[in-house]
Amino acid sequence: MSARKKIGILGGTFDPPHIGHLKLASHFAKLLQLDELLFIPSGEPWQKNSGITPAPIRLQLTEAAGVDLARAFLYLNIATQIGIDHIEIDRAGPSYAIDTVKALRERFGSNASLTWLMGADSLISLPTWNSWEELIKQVNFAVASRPNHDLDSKIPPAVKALLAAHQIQDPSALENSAYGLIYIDSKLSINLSSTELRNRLKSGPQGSLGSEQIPSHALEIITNLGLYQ
Ligand SMILES: Nc1ncnc2c1ncn2[C@@H]1O[C@H](COP(=O)(O)OP(=O)(O)OP(=O)(O)O)[C@@H](O)[C@H]1O
Ligand SMILES: O=C(O)c1ccc[n+]([C@@H]2O[C@H](COP(=O)([O-])O)[C@@H](O)[C@H]2O)c1
Repeated sequence: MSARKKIGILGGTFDPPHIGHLKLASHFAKLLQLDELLFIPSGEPWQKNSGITPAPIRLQLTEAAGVDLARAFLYLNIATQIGIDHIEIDRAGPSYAIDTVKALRERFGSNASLTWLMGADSLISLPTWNSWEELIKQVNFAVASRPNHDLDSKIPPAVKALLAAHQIQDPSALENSAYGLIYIDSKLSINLSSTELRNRLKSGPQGSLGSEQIPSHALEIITNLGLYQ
């Protein structure tokens, strides 16, 4: 067993959290044998349009989704601990990942393997993030394929250069590295997004969505509060 603690970080707007997020989380929890997986709802997702659901409600939805994921982990025999972290909600101002990863590095220490989990769309837009080139000095990245975000055709030159220096093919390398490695995984193809689900909740009857799209505890809150109507 490796002595290095393995922490996965899944940052997102989670407006709302959906099954794509949970499948991404389970896939990497299992593949990377994570000790802990932190969901970090963005406090002020500065790149999203206005009209985002207030952060305390997105936090509540993410906590509910965490309950569903914990149940799935129990069933699937995945030993990863799940945490929902409000670090970005507690911090004033735009939510920059660089501030978050620096704080997590302080919390977990220099030896911990910290891996930021993301979908292909996030890797494609990485050069738009604040101080993006500093991130790889704090964390690894594990990137999952996503429909309509083809890396071969959409990856910008700056990310290509980053991959040339940091990409590895064997995911087990991440557990021996505190930061600095990028693993791209092409096994997932989950055609779900928060945008599409918000649109469906707005235009159609809520009954048309089920636990195949939105984790059931989160869906219950959406229904009870009448969100996205
Ligand atoms: N279906 C999916 N497949 C792979 N990764 C995903 C999927 N959905 C979300 N992710 C990843 O999860 C992280 C958080 O995503 P986010 O909360 O923005 O959800 P989203 O569905 O992309 O939302 P929106 O439609 O509002 O942009 C991002 O890194 C994103 O790439
Ligand atoms: O650091 C940044 O400037 C930055 C810019 C865009 C997105 N992010 C982070 O990336 C994660 C996914 O973002 P999003 O917008 O796809 O929900 C979430 O944790 C955001 O805080 C971070």
